[in-house]
Amino acid sequence: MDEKQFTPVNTYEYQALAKSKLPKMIYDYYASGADDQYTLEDNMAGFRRIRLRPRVLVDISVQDISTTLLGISSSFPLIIAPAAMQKMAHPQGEIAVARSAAKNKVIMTLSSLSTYSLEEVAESSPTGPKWFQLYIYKDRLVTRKLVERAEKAGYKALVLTVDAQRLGRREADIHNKFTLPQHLTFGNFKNWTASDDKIRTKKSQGSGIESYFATLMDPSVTWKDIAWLKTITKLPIILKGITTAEDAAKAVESGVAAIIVSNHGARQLDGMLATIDCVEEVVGAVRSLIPVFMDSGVRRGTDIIKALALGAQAVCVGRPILWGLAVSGEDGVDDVINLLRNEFHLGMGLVGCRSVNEIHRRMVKRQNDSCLGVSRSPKYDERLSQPIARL
Ligand SMILES: Cc1cc2nc3c(=O)[nH]c(=O)nc-3n(C[C@H](O)[C@H](O)[C@H](O)COP(=O)(O)O)c2cc1C
Ligand SMILES: CCCCCCC(=O)C(=O)O
Repeated sequence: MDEKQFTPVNTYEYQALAKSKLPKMIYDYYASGADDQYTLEDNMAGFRRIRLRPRVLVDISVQDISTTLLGISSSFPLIIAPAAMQKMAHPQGEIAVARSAAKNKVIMTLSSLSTYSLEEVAESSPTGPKWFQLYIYKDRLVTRKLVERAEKAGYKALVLTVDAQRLGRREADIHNKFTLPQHLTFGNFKNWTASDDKIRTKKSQGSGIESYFATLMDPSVTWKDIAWLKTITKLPIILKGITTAEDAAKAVESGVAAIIVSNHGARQLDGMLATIDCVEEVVGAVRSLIPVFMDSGVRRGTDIIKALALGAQAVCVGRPILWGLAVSGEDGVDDVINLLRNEFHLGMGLVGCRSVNEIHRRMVKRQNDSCLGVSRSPKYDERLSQPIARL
């Protein structure tokens, strides 16, 4: 079948199509997880271990799937996760994603390692609410300046990533000697010493991002730095990468505005639990004091229902947005968001919920692998090869 006639109908098919379009080095950087990628597969398998318990004979002729997240209204409980270097997927990169997010009334989180500057992204879509993701640099002035610029440009919250003191070991990036393509730069660092050159200098030795990260980011960051960050900003701080009750309790104590339960899309510590398996523990420790969001492995609208049933207020989505971007820019991102929104809308109706508030714990049941008939999900790569074969 001609590629042009193939219209993806789910996020897995978007991934397959993106794989067929992107250069291998770039696809592998976006797709891969750390080490053996056990957690990468488990992030999705975790959702399949949880099954839905629908209630029937509920009038669902009128449904409202909208919600409010840290005071921002959202068309449904989905947030775009930060992902670095989006111009590698499409020339419009982060600007296409921001425009789509604004149009579709969902929050976009911009990575500090974006290929457009945070000001360019803010100006491209002034009506869309945005959060800004932050790493803490060894040079605190770099972090401070980014925070000041994000505030000035109108970003509504800072998402501090706390699961990347060092970058995870992604073996595909090492094999591919991953590097930012020559024609691209890091948009936020054009005039700074933290220049994009650093990602290119060690190219011959392996993954350029590993050395870039190790040179610039501070591995000594602790809870003290959250207190410091609070002194330099009035924006709400969201911690991304909390997966345990112990750290969730500390996060609440530290006065942050929200938590994202995340394992960074399995790109950091392989062998961790799937994030969906961490949500209830974290929600329990937070005791409704601050909102809990989650990411990693969300690929279906019903995954969003499962996350909400376990206590999350919304999910963040990473790779599926990149697949939409790679396939057809802003239109592709629109389509991925719409697919997830429509699946969520249908799923909510079929479990018997008229509004997001009606999704509750009794709507899901955790299954042991042994109860599922198939003990493992179909292999990740086998799923991906299906739509490719149909092209
Ligand atoms: C290509 C790529 C780049 C990413 N870049 C960042 C980043 O710059 N900052 C960050 O905090 N997380 C980053 N992440 C992690 C995502 O924000 C998110 O946690 C993860 O993608 C969620 O998992 P999912 O891709 O399965 O939805 C990145 C993820 C991917 C796939
Ligand atoms: C070149 C800088 C490293 C980008 C790291 C972004 C990230 O978090 C990822 O998972 O990749």
